[in-house]
Amino acid sequence: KTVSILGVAFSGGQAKGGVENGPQTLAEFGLHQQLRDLDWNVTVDARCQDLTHLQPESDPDIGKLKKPRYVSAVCEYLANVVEEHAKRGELVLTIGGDHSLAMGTLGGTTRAHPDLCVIWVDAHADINTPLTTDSGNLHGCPLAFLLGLEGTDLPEFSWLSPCLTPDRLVYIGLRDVDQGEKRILKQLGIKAFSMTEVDRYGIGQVVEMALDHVNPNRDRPIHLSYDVDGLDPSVAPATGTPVRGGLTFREGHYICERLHETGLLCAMDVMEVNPALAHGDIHQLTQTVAVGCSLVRSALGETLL
Ligand SMILES: N[C@@H](CCCCC(O)O)C(=O)O
Ligand SMILES: [Mn+2]
Ligand SMILES: [Mn+2]
Ligand SMILES: [Mn+2]
Repeated sequence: KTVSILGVAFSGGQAKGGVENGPQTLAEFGLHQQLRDLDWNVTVDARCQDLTHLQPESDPDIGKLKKPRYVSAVCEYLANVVEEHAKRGELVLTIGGDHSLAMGTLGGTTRAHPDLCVIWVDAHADINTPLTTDSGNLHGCPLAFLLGLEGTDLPEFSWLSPCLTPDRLVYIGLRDVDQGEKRILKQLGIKAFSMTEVDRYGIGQVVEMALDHVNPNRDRPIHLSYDVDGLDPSVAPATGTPVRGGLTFREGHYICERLHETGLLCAMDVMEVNPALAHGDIHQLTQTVAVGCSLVRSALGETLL
């Protein structure tokens, strides 16, 4: 079994510098060897490491959207690389980088696995459209583009055709959803297990219900898109948009352990690790990097016993 690791040093979907160093820090922490120790054949594809050459000379806002052409170019390139690895039957592990990259990862995996389902672990819904976004940060919008929602048919994103349907998406960990996003979730009937449901039912039940919703016969490939801010800031402090009241260390890992057990994982994204936001506290930095690596290990088969 082969896992291809794509480090994407990219921060264009949001405004805080440092998230582009996510891939480097997880690699330096020893992630690649850790996966080899779990009997994975690890290939590291460096083609996405530094895509700054894709940044256009000028990239004026489109409406409120910031750096739209840069984000689009990076995601288009990433989608092609992800598609290549996914079509070889490899598990594609993308280390970000901000969550706008999911337009690239899911853009690529859906070409290889058109019947896949998505488990999105995040404090945020990341489903703002160009019309609903307030920040203009594209890391808050990837799912709107992947679902082809109103206003996302921009010529600058013409390479990305809608590749996801609402019934194939389920959230775990939501607790900071914008008004416009709440309307979209309701209108589209998208299943979301917020932190309220996690507390009400417990993470074990939540993951079963999530799988029952998007993968009732347990026969669809699963793309796990993990924003580390889904975890509580006490667990993963070095991230750009922390929100209190998140998943515990164990809840965060249980999701990965359970998804490994399905044997259906085809891709995992680990997004929004920002080493620069450790507030100069080396413990906060290593804590966040360490949890990123351990989430991956759990999703790739590491067990407690
Ligand atoms: N919903 C906010 C925050 C998005 C956070 C993106 C990522 O960290 O999940 C926005 O649209 O700017
Ligand atoms: Mn988030
Ligand atoms: Mn709890
Ligand atoms: Mn996110």
